[in-house]
Amino acid sequence: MRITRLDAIEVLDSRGNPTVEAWLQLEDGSEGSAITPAGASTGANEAAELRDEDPTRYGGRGVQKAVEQVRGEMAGALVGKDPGDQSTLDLLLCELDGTPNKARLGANAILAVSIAYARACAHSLQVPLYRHLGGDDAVVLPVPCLNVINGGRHADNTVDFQEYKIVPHHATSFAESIRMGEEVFHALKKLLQAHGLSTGVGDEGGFAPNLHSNEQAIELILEAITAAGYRPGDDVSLALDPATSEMWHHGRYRFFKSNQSERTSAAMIDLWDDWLQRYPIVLLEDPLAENDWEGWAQITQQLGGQVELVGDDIFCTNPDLLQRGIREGVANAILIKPNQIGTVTETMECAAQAKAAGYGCYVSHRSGETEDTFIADLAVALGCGHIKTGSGCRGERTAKFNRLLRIEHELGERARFAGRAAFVR
Ligand SMILES: O=C(O)[C@@H](CO)OP(=O)(O)O
Ligand SMILES: [Mg+2]
Repeated sequence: MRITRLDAIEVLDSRGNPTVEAWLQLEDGSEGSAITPAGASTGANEAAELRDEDPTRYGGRGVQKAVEQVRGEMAGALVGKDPGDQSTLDLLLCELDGTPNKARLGANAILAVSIAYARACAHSLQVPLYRHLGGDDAVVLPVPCLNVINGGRHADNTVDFQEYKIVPHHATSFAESIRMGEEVFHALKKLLQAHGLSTGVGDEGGFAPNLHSNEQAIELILEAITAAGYRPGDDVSLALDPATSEMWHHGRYRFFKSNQSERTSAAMIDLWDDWLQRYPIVLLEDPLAENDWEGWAQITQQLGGQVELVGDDIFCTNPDLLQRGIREGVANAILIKPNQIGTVTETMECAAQAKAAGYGCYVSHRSGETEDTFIADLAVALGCGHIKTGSGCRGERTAKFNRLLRIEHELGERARFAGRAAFVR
């Protein structure tokens, strides 16, 4: 099926920053479009976004150059061609770019085209996107990990750690799990109000109050779980992404937002060890920084048998970095963010490599999101069993939950909810 049209425009993400939307049409008239998200706490080794650097537009964050790359060079190379399949299209895009990190055409432009092609092909074949990508066995709905308290770089408050998430795993379906998660979210809102704390939300839709300690966030959430009628640890557990690369400062971890104190890598591991003993935490993402490979090997050895340790910044959805991690005994799971690597094929290959090595795969949104629901289909296609896509109160986050609700409904009797078993331990 030949590509007959490729176009792009500059649209907005949930932070009000510009991002790329691409459309693609095949010769049978099937169309697909996609919008690329953007991170704030980005890993140093992520594929490169192309931004305009024109200070008179969006403070230098415009994406008109990236849009031009789609309309110009990419359209020139692809329109009239039949790539045949997703991996050939993605390889063509990588070769056309010619850089190791997609800096010339821009990973933001390349990913939008890659996903738009996947959608157009799914339409052409008249199959849902998750089935087009994952085949007939793509029937497992992920446990949603709802980010209910935001800190770090995602909120202007006193909380050092970026994400405190609830994990409603003791459910029979995704729909039930989301209901449990939302009930806890609403209970938490009441609790914050009762304490006179702010219920304004951060970038990912979690509350962003000023708290007197990083532990207070956990204690409030545990209270909310109980208030909603659930048992912490049995029905609803906790997951954290402290995003500690943002705290890494001259080889130590600095608590920039609370009290300016510092910890060594070993002292950070002690902190997590202590929290694991005190709280029902099933997943720790980026407990240490992307440059702290030694610390990561140490924490994996020490705590990897009792909790899922997810590498986000340290791996950047990059197969080479993942291979190093596997060799050095770093982490037992990987975060999967398509825009960290830049094409659908490379994203899925990275997940396949992780699975083959016994690592868990945890599909993720970015803090700057849009109404695009690709990651919902991706999570089902990969059968990875858990997803993080914010809390349940902002449209760009609920769009993914709603897509998963529709997928579960569409699968009917064939749908399976992943539950607690999805988490590595
Ligand atoms: O650190 C993360 O995992 C993400 C998403 O939650 O944040 P950002 O998109 O800002 O990198
Ligand atoms: Mg992260």
